[in-house]
Amino acid sequence: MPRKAENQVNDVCLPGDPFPSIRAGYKTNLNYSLDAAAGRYLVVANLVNASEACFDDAVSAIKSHRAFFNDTDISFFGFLDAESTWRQKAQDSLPGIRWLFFSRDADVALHRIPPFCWILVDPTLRVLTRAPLQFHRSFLSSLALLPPPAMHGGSVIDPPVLIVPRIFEPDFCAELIRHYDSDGGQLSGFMREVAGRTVVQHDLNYKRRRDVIVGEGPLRDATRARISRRLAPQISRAFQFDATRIERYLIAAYDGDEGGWFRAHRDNTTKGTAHRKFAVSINLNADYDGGELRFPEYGNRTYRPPLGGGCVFSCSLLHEAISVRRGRRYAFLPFLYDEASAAIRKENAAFLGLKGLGDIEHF
Ligand SMILES: O=C(O)CCC(=O)C(=O)O
Ligand SMILES: [Fe+2]
Repeated sequence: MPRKAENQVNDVCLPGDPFPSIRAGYKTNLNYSLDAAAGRYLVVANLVNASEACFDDAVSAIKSHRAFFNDTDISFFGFLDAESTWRQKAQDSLPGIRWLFFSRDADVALHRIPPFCWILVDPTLRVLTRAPLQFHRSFLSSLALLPPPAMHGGSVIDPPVLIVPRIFEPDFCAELIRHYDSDGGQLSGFMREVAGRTVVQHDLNYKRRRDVIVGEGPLRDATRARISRRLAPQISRAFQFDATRIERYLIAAYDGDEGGWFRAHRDNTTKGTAHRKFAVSINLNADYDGGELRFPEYGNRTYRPPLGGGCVFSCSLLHEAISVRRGRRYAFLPFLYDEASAAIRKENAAFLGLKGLGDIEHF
């Protein structure tokens, strides 16, 4: 029988809908965001409030289709009650099978995820199909028919990124590299939300890079002038966004000797970074191998802007800098935002576990 139209409107997990953005406890990260798992198909089962028998059935169904869950094509995420007495039975099996735990005061989005069914989510985190748990055989065996993740739309879908050549002249790139080399660079971290505050964390498995911040003075002014004159108008044309502010005058180096990389992440997921709109990667040299940018929600295509050129993308896209295999990749990596996001930044400054607002300036 067809579902009533009003039910369909209230049901937010229908095929085509975005899968709700949720956070839950994971063993390595108490504030794990499922959004970070984009880039492959996800099979999700919300078993919060399920009986132990229902959980056992789901686990044995998953086990009998174990080979599908390899973290490259498909991952399974089961949601459970953090308080359930049998939670120790829910064991991860990597690659591919993970359990997330929700406490009673759980993430408000959890109620938007229909319970006791299998939900298949595409690599861009939109619902593809769903089926009641008891239909495990037909649901799980149909995973064999899925095209490779990059082809989920029937053809390759390129990410909405903009490559802008000739922002920095070759001589200016060389000057920035000299500035970097005279300093040497500090191992850099990444932002995480811990107990309501945005703090810097370090994990070499996640990020291997050394950075130099260009302090106030003529060199910083010269980077800002070029971005404002040459890059901002291109962003305005492509995205109708007027970037008026810049955060981070940062020169980064990824070293091939240590396989420098920055694993898949989004740049605006904490309160302290929510104001960021566009990320920019301006390559300062070309004598290295590897080190391309990749956008896992949009397949395997990689991007390498030319020397002095930039790759511009929305801070909410999942992206990674893949490992440098030879040489050293130098890049200038600012974030751009506008006046409306400057107000958000001011409001959120209280949540920053940093010393202050940092190196922020108007164009
Ligand atoms: O290496 C790059 O081009 C990207 C760096 C990046 O994603 C970041 O610093 O947030
Ligand atoms: Fe980033």
